[in-house]
Amino acid sequence: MRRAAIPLFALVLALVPLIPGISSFWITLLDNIGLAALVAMGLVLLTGVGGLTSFGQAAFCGFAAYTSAVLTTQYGFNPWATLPFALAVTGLAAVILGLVTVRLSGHFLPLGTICWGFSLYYVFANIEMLGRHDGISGIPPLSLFGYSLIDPRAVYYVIWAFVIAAALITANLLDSREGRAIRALRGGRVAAEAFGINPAWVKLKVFVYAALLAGLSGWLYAHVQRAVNPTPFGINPGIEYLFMAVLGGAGQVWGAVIGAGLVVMLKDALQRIVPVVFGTSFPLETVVYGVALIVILQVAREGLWPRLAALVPPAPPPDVDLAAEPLPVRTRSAATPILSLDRARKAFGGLVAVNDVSFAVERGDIVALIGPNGAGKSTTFNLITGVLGLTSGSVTFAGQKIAGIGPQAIASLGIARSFQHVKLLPEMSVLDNVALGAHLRGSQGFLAGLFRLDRAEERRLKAEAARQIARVGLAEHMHKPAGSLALGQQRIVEIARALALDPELLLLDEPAAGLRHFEKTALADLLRQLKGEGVSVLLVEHDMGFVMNLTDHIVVLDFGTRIAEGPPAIIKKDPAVLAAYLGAAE
Ligand SMILES: Nc1ncnc2c1ncn2[C@@H]1O[C@H](COP(=O)(O)OP(=O)(O)OP(=O)(O)O)[C@@H](O)[C@H]1O
Repeated sequence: MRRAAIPLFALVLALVPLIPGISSFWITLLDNIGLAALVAMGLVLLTGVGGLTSFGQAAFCGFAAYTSAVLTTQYGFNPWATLPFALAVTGLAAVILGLVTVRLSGHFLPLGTICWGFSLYYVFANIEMLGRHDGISGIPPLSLFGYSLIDPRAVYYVIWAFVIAAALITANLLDSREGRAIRALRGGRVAAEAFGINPAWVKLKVFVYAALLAGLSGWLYAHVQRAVNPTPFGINPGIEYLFMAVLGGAGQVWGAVIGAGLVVMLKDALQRIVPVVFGTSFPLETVVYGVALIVILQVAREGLWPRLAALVPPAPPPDVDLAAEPLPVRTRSAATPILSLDRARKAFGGLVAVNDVSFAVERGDIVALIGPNGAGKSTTFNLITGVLGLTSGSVTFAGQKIAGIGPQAIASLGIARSFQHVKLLPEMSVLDNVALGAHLRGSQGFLAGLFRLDRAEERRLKAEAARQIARVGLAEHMHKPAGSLALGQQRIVEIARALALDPELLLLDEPAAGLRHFEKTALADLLRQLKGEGVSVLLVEHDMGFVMNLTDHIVVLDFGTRIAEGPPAIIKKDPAVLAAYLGAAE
């Protein structure tokens, strides 16, 4: 939803309870939708954007709800005063569970959330202080200026004020440096780390944020229902919340509201209508409910929000303020060679992929690493960038040994790379993808993103991204989703992203693959220009014409071993190279 439409949405919501004749039934339903939307919104960020599936969010509602229930009924706290405690307990639980869970990958992550989703239900149900299965009743309602919010119509305004506030700050977050880092989680660890993002840390933050939204919902729930028991905090509601996020459109903040509305209303309608129509005591509504959800998912795989959003004209592309103050640039190291490998070795079990390889890249040179398929070129890149650890030997960059310091630290020293298999976020705009490259040149974090205190820096990051996109000749595609570009162009976007890091050394893995002749010429011109600016380039490339015309120095690998190195004119004639590589190609 566009920002301008939010006040209108809020106004409509504010007027709903004033509709003549609207019954408390509908207001209660809307209250329940608002409560569920808060939890689903956390899942939009966690699952839809970050790709971390959680079935256990309902448990976080439980932490907050029980905290407030205990503090109000047993210690006489005012309900509002319990909110910080409820969120603190939820946040602490999320940090502990997050530290364990977000390390899991693939199927293990959702399985992990199911495990604690189940166990926490039984924990809540067996603690004496929490009233075991019966729970805690007699929880006081919220009150405002001495006016009790016991009526669903009164608490309705509080619930939806929280929903709108949560949607606004969540949308802010998505449109920030930290938001791009969260999106980058979907692109895999290697690409995120190559630009200085710490995936484990980002995952933990988004996990805690999603839990806090669930906690907010749980706290409100306790004071709306004025009784808590373990049932709403178990695994079944957890699955339902995930459904809401997915049905609404898992990557869309407002999709959470649509998804929550749909699921809550569908469930309620079926519970009332199916037994009357079919006159059976068998809970047929559960079956119909399941079938309805499957049908919706079949019809709208991306969720409902994108379908609704498509009905209105697309928002104009965001402005890029090219006059924004440029980001600080790196002080270039005087060290030469800028990079050297000394007997670098990588063995995968019995296979030696890189066999005691030594070579150097002089400052400001364009060096090519060539060799037949499987020669060990990409593995060498991965050793330099810290994606893989060395079996033995060393890598020195700008006079500093970099083996073992990790990909993020290596990126921060000024090594940027592109990938043999493009690793862009296809649904994110070219501009945002490239801005990710400048991640380390910004510093605004999660809170600044939530509350929009990062605008000045964001303008600078976006301006830098736009400049690099223009530099590689893709300015007209800046606002398109990266995945909509031809594969060759996507490789060029990766180069722009690498340039946004302000690198000293650029590692390009097959940059010319998929490019047309004039695009290759433009790329070669760009690389020469970078060389002129003192940027060193190491590239892997199979296009020999491109390599021979562009590079200062060539290193040839075969079966992991360096078989030759020297200037192009010499390499062209080297008998070992001709036999191993060029000969093989012929
Ligand atoms: N993670 C891994 N585990 C085991 N073997 C690997 C791994 N990565 C690469 N290899 C093997 O190491 C050797 C070198 O692979 P590498 O991808 O570095 O070659 P390359 O020169 O980049 O080839 P290409 O031009 O085909 O990309 C190959 O035999 C490959 O199968």
